[in-house]
Amino acid sequence: MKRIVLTGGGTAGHVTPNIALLPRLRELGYDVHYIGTYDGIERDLIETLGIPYHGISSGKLRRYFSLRNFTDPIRILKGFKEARSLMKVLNPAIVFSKGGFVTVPVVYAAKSRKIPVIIHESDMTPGLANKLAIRTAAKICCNFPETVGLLPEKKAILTGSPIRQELLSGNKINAQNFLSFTGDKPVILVAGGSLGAVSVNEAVRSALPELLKTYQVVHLCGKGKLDKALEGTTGYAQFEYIKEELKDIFALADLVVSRAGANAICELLALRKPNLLIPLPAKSSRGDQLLNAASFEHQGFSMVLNEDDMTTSVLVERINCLYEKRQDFIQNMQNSGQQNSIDAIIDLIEDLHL
Ligand SMILES: CC(=O)N[C@H]1[C@@H](OP(=O)(O)OP(=O)(O)OC[C@H]2O[C@@H](n3ccc(=O)[nH]c3=O)[C@H](O)[C@@H]2O)O[C@H](CO)[C@@H](O)[C@@H]1O
Repeated sequence: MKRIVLTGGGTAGHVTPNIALLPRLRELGYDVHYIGTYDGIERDLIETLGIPYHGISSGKLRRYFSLRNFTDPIRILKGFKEARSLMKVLNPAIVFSKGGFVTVPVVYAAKSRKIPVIIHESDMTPGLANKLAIRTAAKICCNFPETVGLLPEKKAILTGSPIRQELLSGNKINAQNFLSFTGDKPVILVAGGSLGAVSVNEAVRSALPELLKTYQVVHLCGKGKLDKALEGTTGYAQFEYIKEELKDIFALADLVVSRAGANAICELLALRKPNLLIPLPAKSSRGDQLLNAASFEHQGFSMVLNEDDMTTSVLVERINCLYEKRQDFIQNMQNSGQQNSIDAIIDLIEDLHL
């Protein structure tokens, strides 16, 4: 049996594209194993799917000062030793890495055992972990045309980002029942990225009295970020993180207000959901979401609101404007020619180890 190791973690954006590949990999008879951290979000997301999960120790590669910069190298070395022995025991035909810090020891361990590695970069500019992984990779898949020129010529391939196909077959009525929503007001889905976003949460919650006059709001607010005071508010439902019900909620949503994480925005495009993006600012990231959002705005798929300009009234005004213009955005997204990333990546996997 062909064995493949998938790896990726830290945030859901480094896991859901791997999940999207699972049905095709299973169909093709792959024995799929996953390597992630002992306690990251990937463990919960993958174990519930019945995939053998192997935890390794991981440290964060920071570009800023932290006391943990002194202990994390030890963890990374431990992770590397663990990854090496896993590679020996599992002996996969191939490794597919979606990025995140945990993947660095995994791809180096694979390379040291001459196991081919494919890495995938969702953002316009490669993240630190993927930058370190480039030299181990036989092929590097990317999501934005702009990224190809930033990568070694012979390795880069534009594949897009794999999207979980079940998201395309949600059922509105199931979502209405699940959320206790009615059919008489449009629905806004607010998604602050897989970990939530405090500033988006606060802005949306302060705009709620105004928004709930016209819309119903379902809010994915991130772990530990529920607001107890809002429990039981008619037309408002909040969750830390949603799994199976996401497809139905997407089907119900008329508009989406979202961070500009690369996978989230590709899903919005695939689902033709008119969206207002509030990218993570450069002060708290390498600025990748600003680039993602600008690209989508330029292509006519999204409206963008910069966090620094976000007040309660501006947020409400932009949402109303998006609702009025929603058909234009849907039309632009229908004309996008977004490619089927799952097929492209599966072909690469098959080619590389045959
Ligand atoms: C803070 C941070 O580092 N953000 C990065 C992270 O974002 P993040 O992890 O938020 O990643 P994305 O927005 O790209 O993807 C989030 C994924 O989680 C799913 N989801 C989310 C909420 C929920 O309740 N249920 C659910 O299933 C979404 O459908 C999507 O598939 O990785 C992205 C891809 O490298 C980057 O572009 C982001 O800049």
